[in-house]
Amino acid sequence: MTACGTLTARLGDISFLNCAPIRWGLADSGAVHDVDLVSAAPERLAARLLSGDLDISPISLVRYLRHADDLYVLPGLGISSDGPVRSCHIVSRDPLEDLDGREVALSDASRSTTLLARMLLEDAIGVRPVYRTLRQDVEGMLKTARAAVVIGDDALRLQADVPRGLTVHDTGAMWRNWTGLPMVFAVWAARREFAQARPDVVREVRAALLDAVGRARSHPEEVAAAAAREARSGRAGALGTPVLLDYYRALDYSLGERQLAAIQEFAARAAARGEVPGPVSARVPVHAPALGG
Ligand SMILES: C=C(O[C@@H]1C=C(C(=O)O)C=C[C@H]1O)C(=O)O
Repeated sequence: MTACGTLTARLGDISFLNCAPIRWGLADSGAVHDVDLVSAAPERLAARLLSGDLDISPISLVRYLRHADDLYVLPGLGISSDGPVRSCHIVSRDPLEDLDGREVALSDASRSTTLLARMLLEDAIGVRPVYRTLRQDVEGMLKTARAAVVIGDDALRLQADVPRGLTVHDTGAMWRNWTGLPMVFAVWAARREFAQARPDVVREVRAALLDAVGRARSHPEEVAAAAAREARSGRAGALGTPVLLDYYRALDYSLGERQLAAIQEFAARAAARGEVPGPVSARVPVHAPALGG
């Protein structure tokens, strides 16, 4: 990044391992010193972005679709998987077909995966569970519920070491089997006001993020090793380099035609359920307009 030193932006950073490659890339280029990086769980970041407390941040797809009028999506950046994602799951004690009328706990940390899981259970599997939103804590959630929808490091750890009596259903894989499409869990967005007032900053930050993704892609071993160190120092438990290498092979930070088509499909299904406002076409970033100025 060239000029960001004088153009500081408050940039959100998902404090999960899913964004460790971005952190690694921003540190590798030095761009991390040009932004005010705020690390937090996705829902906290979304609240801060929408309240004007952050300028640019990753935001769950569902939150974006609900607030598209106030946001500008940074072209070419997202968090998706074309098949298994490894960190967004329905963790169940029972076969999913048996969850009709039973309690399914939804993590309060997620908006995209929880809605995706409800679509999958109701429309793909054909069951009508009773949902309860709870703080993300798998053990606690499964005290009363038969299944739990969880994301992030907790979910990644679960699939790396599945506890006895539980089955992990990867929602990225389920969505892909159902629709043939990748699942876009999150995008990067700027507040529209900010993007209009400071298109130069948004362009610089976008370039820095794309550069960070590219750097991380060229150094998979180093990124996975750095993330493994992060995992040991955080709540993520023992996630080693091989697991994380696999994880970052599954995660895709691009936002191309295929991902945009996937957003369109997810948004249409979400709108049909009344979960996001229509018309969907106005909310989906179908093209990648360059910011003026
Ligand atoms: C892949 C992930 O993507 C995400 C899933 C989100 C959601 O379900 O709402 C939100 C932001 C991302 O962190 C993950 O959290 O594991």
